[in-house]
Amino acid sequence: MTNLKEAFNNQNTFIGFTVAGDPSVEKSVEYVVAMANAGADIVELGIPFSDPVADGPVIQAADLRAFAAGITTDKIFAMVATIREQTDVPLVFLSYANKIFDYGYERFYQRCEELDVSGTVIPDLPVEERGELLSIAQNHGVAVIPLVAPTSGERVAKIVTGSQGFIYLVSSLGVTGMRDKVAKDLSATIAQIKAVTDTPVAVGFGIHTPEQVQRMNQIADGAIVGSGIVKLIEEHPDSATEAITKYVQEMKGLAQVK
Ligand SMILES: O=P(O)(O)OC[C@@H](O)[C@@H](O)c1c[nH]c2ccccc12
Repeated sequence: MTNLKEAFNNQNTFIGFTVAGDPSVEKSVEYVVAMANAGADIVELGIPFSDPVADGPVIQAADLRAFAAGITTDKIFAMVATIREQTDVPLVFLSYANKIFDYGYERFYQRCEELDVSGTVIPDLPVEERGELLSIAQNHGVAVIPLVAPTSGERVAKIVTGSQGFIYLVSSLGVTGMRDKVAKDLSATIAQIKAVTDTPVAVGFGIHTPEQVQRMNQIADGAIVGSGIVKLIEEHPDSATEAITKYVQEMKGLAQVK
């Protein structure tokens, strides 16, 4: 888990998301490694789900591609083992609660620990119901990354108290996907979080340009990009490595946007 905190010491902290197994296990491994090599500070790996209520069309389509190729949670862990032979980039899973529950909390977090998966983001896990999962994850040294929205209001303190790894600040309401404008003013919510914890805050939802990534690094501690990357896989399922590499380098400010 310490490696998550360290990832935020970098300049322009960038977290890249992709759906595990999209469009195949082999290609997905290649794309995660490409992100890491291009400078992503953390890679967030989505576990496909049949009913991804928080996801927009781009990620929904990626889930379907992964399912069509036969992805399962066991195959995802095997995939992570292969990734681990090629990079030690910090990894976190994005998973709906059901997938972890079905696999078994203990078995799931045991595998995460073995494969050096640093954290889990669970968008549909209410604070009131996270107790059991949280204690099992903590026993295995895996962070449960809380999600805060600009509408969390008075609940912010409760959500982020004792948080580990980082805090996922959802920039705006609705589902994942690229937007021209990201959020209204997030500064009040960020101040609320910072009043309670020094755990880094990364902003996600709708971010897809280097300017937005820089801006989020000014007002918070990092930026998360999902649909912008997944879209490249949609466009070139079997040959997205180059496009992903260039995209991540641009987001990190390591390459010029044409
Ligand atoms: O796709 P976007 O708008 O760039 O948002 C990040 C996002 O993809 C990733 O973090 C994510 C994918 N599925 C989610 C579900 C809930 C919260 C977050 C996510």
